[in-house]
Amino acid sequence: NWRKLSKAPGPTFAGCSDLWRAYQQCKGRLREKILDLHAQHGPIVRYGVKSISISDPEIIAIVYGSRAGFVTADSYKVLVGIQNGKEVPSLVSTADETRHGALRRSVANAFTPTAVLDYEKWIDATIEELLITVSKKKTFDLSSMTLWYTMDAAGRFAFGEPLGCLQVEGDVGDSIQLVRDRFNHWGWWSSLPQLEKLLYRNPISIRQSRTPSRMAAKALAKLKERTGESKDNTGYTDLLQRFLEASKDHPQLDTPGIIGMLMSTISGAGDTTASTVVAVIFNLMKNPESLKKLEDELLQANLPAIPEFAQVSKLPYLNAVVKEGMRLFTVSTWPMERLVPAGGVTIVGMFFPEGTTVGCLPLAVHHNSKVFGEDAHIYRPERWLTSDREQLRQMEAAHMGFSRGRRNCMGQNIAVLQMKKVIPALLMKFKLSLSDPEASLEADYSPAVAYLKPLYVTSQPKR
Ligand code: HEM
Repeated sequence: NWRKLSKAPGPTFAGCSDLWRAYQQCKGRLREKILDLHAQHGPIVRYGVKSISISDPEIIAIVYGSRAGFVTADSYKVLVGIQNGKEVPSLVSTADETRHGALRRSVANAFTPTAVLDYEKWIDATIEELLITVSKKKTFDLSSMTLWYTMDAAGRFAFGEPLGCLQVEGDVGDSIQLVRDRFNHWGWWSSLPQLEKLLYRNPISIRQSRTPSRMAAKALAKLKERTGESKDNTGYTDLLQRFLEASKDHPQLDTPGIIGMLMSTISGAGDTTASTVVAVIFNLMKNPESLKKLEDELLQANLPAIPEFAQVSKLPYLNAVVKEGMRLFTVSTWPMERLVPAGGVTIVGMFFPEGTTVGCLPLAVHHNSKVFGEDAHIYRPERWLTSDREQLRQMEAAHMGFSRGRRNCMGQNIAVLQMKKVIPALLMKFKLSLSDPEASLEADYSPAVAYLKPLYVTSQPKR
């Protein structure tokens, strides 16, 4: 492997042993190292024995596009859950493309742009609670507050009940912690899946009993309420209801299937949406002229305190600040890895044999100056408004915030709906400013999904 891939530049030790990437990931530095390697060596770099990161957008159509064959790499295996002594791959962790496709199709109707409008009332109820909670504060940690909001919203649109995080201003029943435990495990062991298997999936460990999380227990109770004898399953507009309807045609959506899918959804919705919302607001606080433009746009739109999605979905400047925020802050902490299929593949002029792990780190693609311009590294939402048609097309195609292709973010319509409602709601009601004007947006990049560190803001009511 070392010789076959030695034409791809990278640290010598990274080409000899995956301990290098494991060490960097555990320290939360792999993402930064890969960005530095791209800045030094160009679009192809090596960060592991078989692992290649490509920052040229050409990779997107080849590896993540509809062409079959590029299955998820071994780093996803460490996410496979264990239930009753058996490995049970989830939507994200299954490498079996047929199973993945069937699972996605079974619930796809619940995530369409039209379907997600049904969940808007759940988002509204949670935004209302968020605004009340924030109005009691002068200074608060925006990172935690937003995470409590996204977790409560997820509980509501998943099974019609908040987890209760905003109410207690903290984690409830370790729901957040348990999700994070899984993302930590995924991040820390992603580079050494064989060792992870030996330690956690041996005949003794695999039999250890695992109690279901409080969140899973709550979801199960809701499911039983709606399918049990006193069957009360009318009038619900949440994912659980959609999944129950879909289960009539899709046998894989049995009780564990539905609960598994709900847990995948809630896990995927919390830290991702929270850190993106905070990143967008952080950039606005750091760039007052940009904040002013957005405030003017919101004022002109004459919106209620909690705007309807239909009123904000097409606001051009809001759209631009969300896109730009997501371009400069991405949740993935290492490349989204895929295995090169039989016959190998040539990307950006270099041939990679079967079995090589190729992938792109979204942030590295987002810094590509050929696509985003010479100022790709700076915050400039206007690039989404003033670029010519062709450049805009290229920028849209290279935006990897929600990934691309068959395994792109299934909840992106929900995420966009939430972001375009909660960001205006907060900015219209409060004047938010950084408690420390010099503060930067810091995160722990060692888990699979970046977790923001506390970001203290001062808030003053506006209306
Ligand atoms: C701004 C917020 C969000 C961002 C940036 C984001 C980002 C991503 C990314 C990059 C992936 C691909 C991961 C990979 O291939 O390794 C993904 C997958 C996924 N996301 Fe999101 N996500 C967000 C919000 C949500 C929400 C709100 C939900 C649920 C309602 C959700 C559910 C999922 C699911 C289920 C997958 C797995 C899809 C599959 O493997 O087929 N995400 N997300």
